[in-house]
Amino acid sequence: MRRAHTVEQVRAAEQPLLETQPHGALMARAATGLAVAVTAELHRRRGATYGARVLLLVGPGNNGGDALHAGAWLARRGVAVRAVALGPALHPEGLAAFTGAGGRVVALAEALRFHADLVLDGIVGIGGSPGLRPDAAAALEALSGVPVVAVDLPSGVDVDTGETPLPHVEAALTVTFGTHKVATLVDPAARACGRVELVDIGLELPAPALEALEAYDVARLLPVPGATAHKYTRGVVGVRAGSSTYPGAALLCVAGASSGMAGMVRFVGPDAVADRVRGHFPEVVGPGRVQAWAVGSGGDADAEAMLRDALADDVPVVVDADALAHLHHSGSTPRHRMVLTPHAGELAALVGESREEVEAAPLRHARRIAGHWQAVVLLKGARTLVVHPDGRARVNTTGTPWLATAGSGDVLTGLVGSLLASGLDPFDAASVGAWLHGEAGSRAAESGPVVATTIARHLTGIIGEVTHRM
Ligand SMILES: NC(=O)C1=CN([C@@H]2O[C@H](COP(=O)(O)OP(=O)(O)OC[C@H]3O[C@@H](n4cnc5c(N)ncnc54)[C@H](O)[C@@H]3O)[C@@H](O)[C@H]2O)[C@@H](O)CC1
Ligand SMILES: [K+]
Repeated sequence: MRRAHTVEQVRAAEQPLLETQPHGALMARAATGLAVAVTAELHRRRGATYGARVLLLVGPGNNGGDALHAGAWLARRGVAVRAVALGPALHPEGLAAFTGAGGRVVALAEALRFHADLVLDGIVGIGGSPGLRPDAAAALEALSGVPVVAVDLPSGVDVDTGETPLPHVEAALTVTFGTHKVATLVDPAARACGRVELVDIGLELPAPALEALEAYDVARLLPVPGATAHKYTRGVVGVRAGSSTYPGAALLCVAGASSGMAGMVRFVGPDAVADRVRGHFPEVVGPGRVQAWAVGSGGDADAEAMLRDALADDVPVVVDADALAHLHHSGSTPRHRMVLTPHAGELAALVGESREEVEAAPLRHARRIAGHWQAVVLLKGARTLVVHPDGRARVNTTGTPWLATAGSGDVLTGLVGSLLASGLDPFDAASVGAWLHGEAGSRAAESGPVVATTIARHLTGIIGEVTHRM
């Protein structure tokens, strides 16, 4: 599990270490980890460290201190290092170490003539607020085009929300300390981080503000059938999706539901659509009892009835696409244990905002809707979010931009339905589903552009690999 903590949590975790460990020990760990990551980055970009040129942008706080100590470390290993001061005074010990190792603090004009291979953003870290002060903005503007390594975080992002309401650093690599922050995992700030590397500085941390599942978490969560399993104990998932306008959505949702995680898949819909479904999936059966429903994908005018009928069963329901618009009159209650699976446009319609507004603050808006409906919300995007009404949140880090393809979401809806039927709770079903779907998309993309059918086709293989890890 990757875990992200808030600024307050990080500061609280640092406090006992600052009190008990030798002065500067924590910063030395952070700065050394940073310098090692910068060395690797220089190797990647130019094949060698010796003779490389690194420019530090140094703000007034400890984030600048990290940059200066890392600069000293690099200077001692043959890297030419310069620093531009952005603030009234720099971290005194960092500055002494830096100049002692041969580093020089220069004006911006001289820094531009230096032609740096890399810029280190040590402007602000967890002490920063959104936006950049004019001197920092001007320096970054003048240096545009030079790759940036962000120290702890790209300066200017909102650390605890992942929002980027104001100008900020765009990094190629972010070296973050102690734990992830919401901003290193959640868009739009995560996009500004580039690649993220975590340096362990020995913090003892409480329950995280946000988590990201990794393969071994998924392996642990996936229910593997026991020796005495039969198809009903493994759970039955029902699909109500597709319409005469969008019959393909029924096939794709059933394809996702046929992940193999449920013991049986039922399809309920018009005969013409049901015939096509059974033509493709002979193992799919008709109406009957289910342990979870997946409803709404391509449901068009039938979506309202699909949702109402599914909710009448008192089992968990995945509510997708056209069905989301009918939540208001559906009579849903928290007891229905719903998973809502909107994309940004659909969430925007639910909250009465523009799509851009949702994309600028996806976590905030997903939380709002999760609270309003007392349901788990899976907000689809490059970094899909899964938010529980009790405040827990996960972000998905698998996947590829190729997943942005028609019908991809229909497969996900069916897959989450099958995971619910197999016994996962809505929060786990949604986050495991998003992880598997992303991984299947990435696997499909290895052999070229992806269509929804090929995502579904890769699901069983991915599940097989993950469960064999245990
Ligand atoms: N506390 C510790 O011992 C450790 C801290 N570490 C580093 O220390 C950082 C936090 O240090 P600080 O608490 O000193 O805070 P920062 O260095 O993040 O920020 C310093 C100050 O900059 C000012 N500032 C805020 N927004 C600004 C903006 N947009 N432009 C310019 N200046 C702005 C504020 O006055 C703020 O207090 C972490 O992000 C990490 O890099 C690491 O060295 C690990 C150990
Ligand atoms: K920074």
